[in-house]
Amino acid sequence: MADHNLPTPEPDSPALKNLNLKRNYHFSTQCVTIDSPDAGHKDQHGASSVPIYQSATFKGVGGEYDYSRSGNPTRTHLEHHLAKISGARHAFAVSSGMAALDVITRMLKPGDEVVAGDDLYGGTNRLLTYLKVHGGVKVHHVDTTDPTTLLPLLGPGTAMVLLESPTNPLLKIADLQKIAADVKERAPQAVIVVDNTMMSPYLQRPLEHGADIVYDSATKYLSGHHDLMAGVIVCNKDDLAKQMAFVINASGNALTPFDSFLLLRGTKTLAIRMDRQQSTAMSVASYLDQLGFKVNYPGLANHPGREIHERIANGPGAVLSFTTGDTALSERIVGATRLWGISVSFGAVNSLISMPCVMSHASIDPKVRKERGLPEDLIRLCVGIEDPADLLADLETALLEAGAIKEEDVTNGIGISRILPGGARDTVVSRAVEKLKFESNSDSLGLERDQRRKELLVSAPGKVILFGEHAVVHGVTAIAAAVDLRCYGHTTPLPAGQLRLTFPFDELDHFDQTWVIDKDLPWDAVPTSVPTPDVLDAKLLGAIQQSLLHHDQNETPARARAVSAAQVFLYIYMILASPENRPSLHLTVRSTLPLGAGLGSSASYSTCVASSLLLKTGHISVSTLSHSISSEDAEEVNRWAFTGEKILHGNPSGVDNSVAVFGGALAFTRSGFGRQGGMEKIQGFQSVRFLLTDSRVSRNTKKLVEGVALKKAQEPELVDGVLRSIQEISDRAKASLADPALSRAGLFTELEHLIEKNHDHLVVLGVSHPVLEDIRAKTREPHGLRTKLTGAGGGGCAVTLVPDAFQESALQDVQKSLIEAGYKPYTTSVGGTGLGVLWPTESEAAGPDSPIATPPQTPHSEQLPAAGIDLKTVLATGSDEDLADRISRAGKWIFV
Ligand SMILES: N[C@@H](CCSC[C@H](N)C(=O)O)C(=O)O
Repeated sequence: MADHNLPTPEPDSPALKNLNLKRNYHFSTQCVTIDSPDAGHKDQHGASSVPIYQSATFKGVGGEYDYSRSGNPTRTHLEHHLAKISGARHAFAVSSGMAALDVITRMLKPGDEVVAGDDLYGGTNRLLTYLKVHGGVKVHHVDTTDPTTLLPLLGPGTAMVLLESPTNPLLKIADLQKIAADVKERAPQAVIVVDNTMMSPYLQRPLEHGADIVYDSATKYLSGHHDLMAGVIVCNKDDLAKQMAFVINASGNALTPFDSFLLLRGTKTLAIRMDRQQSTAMSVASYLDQLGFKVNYPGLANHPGREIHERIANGPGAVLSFTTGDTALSERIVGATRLWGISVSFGAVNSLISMPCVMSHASIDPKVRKERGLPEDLIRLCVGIEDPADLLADLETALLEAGAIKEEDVTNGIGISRILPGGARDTVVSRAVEKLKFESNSDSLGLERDQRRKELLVSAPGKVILFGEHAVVHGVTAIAAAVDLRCYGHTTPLPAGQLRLTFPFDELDHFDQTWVIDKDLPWDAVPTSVPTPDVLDAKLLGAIQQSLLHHDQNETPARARAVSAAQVFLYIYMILASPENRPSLHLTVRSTLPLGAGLGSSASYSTCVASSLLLKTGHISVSTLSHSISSEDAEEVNRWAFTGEKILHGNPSGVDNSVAVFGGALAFTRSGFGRQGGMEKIQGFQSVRFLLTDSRVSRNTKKLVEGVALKKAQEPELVDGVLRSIQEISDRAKASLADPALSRAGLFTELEHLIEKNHDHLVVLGVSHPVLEDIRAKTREPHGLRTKLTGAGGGGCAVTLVPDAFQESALQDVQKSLIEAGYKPYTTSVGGTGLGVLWPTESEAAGPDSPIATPPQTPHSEQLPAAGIDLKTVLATGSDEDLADRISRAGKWIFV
């Protein structure tokens, strides 16, 4: 050892005298409690954060501080704090982790022998190689996972044993206790040094296991934010401390005041950061492990050093590494991540991904890397504090994009499988986000949860047509918007071979029927070439009607409606199912929309049926990763919802199902009338209030539509003129709503005028009804509101424009008079979300933090699954008024 007994100031870090007292607090408490090194000293202004003494020099002679290289009050606070949380007598803060090792290795002299690991940080390897080449130091690299490999090298010449555990980057574990005992027995003069950067003093304190000196790159966990470089050295032995203090002062690598301040601040959150990072690292490691990757992480049950690690450390940490079997594939994975930053280093709050062989360990000769078993395809993950689901999702997306894994049957909650070299696939595991939830629950709940995973809840809105109803059937543009009344479809698995449909409410006669799939359904009628949604197969529809539903003309209207709705369900099921894939399921449907009132209840129902069955038969899927339903899948739902509409209404335009699927507000034009069909989103409706009034007079949409068609055939000139005028109304409404130059008052005047005009045309088409005229009159006088029928007319609903300036009290008066007349008014917002899927639907245990109260009103709103919500019971019970609210608590909604 070199002689450091040269003139020098006292060590910057005074020995921590009352160590035992300090250690009475738990670690996280110690982290935030920064005491003065001098127990009696108080900051002159009572600063609660240690001030930055940004001063190179200090006045006077013989005082505690003279020059910041030798000592600085901010650094002294830091070093005192570091000693405390490390359970050490001395601590030193220097300019980097490598500076710390440099200080330590300056104790070596030519001829000394160092025993170090064969898997170790590249920078450490570089410094040791330098000392070997230029300092005459002999360095031995051994496999430190096996303490016996050190034994032959321990002797009188051994000056230092340098260990990492876990090692960087292969996360190998060295039995620090055992090795320290061996060194003390065989080479008592040797200094046992441990690089504790991976663990930080929170998870591991090697001084307690016999180490003489422990150092950390404080750039990592101790500071936690990658905003400074620092190294920390701790030890208990006064003589070692003295030597290191000399080197630090003599070479001038002590930490600056500002970085000392930052590091002191970072240490306050060490425990809480590490807890979060470690917990997510465990999920990430398990996820990769289950996919079949070779994962290095001491938290995994299959890690060979796990038992030793658990004995010497308090947790596995937040760094892991894995191999893919293919360097190019690893490069693609690293390059495909978005949330994981490609960077060296670890320990910061943000997650990083790297390939050690070309980054942190690039300084090790490739030949040496190979000899020491450092795989070129190794990926190192350093987990941060981001939301675990986002991190997993990002990693999964990268694995998918890179071609490391493959999507499997997402619909049944299965997920993904690893693609093995040669294209073979490994075990299929659940997708990342679902998996994360699974891991956070106990095994005893596994079965029940597995059942819940197969649940599905979908929801679609009704609509209000503002302009263009009936005319839309004949190619005129209709302006329609989603309302905030919705239909809900809840699917649960059934024992094999059964199919069940339930409408648990009066308006559909509490319909509840179960079919034995292979026996009761008329499979013979399913055409061999599967019909597209655009073409109704009359034979199949007839077979369903005749053989199963026993449609009785004398049935109540509620029963008849239910039977028609059941036809939609069976028709779509039988076409989408295949002989190999006939899912056993139970669909329960509940609607808060008044049925047969022109508010699109049948389209929202058809949308729920179509989306449930398309999902359950695997024709479409929902991405929990991108939290989206693809536009192609939404179009597919729309096509099958239109099929449902056709079964229920004969010749629908398609506007209702389009709004039910896409939500918002649309200008919809049917194709095939010499005009280009299509949908155009319109902005603006959300800010306009409407009053919807259900006349409670039910009517038959199909008959009303047929009636207009008949009138058109009989009086073509009259009807064509009306249709042309309605087209102008829709065009003007669309333009006005999108016109930023139009004043708000101007917009209302225009809409009021168009409402009047459109209603008059509907009267000419013969689809109004005395009750609708009565509602118009009641809203017009004395309130001056403008109302038109909406939907098919002949009863059903009226829609009233409520200008901004209209007083709330006056609106209540209007509603009161309508209720007194036997009508049912609803104030509504329009233009909200379209088809929504609650996915995945597994319920989780109740937690005080469950953000369960926000209803799914905004597109892409996200809520965590809520506690123990029995969706079946929610759908079957309770009032319409609070159904939406109760259902909104059931989980995370993904909207089109
Ligand atoms: N270019 C640097 C690389 C630093 S790696 C930092 C860290 N210890 C890690 O393991 O990522 C160098 O050559 O030192």
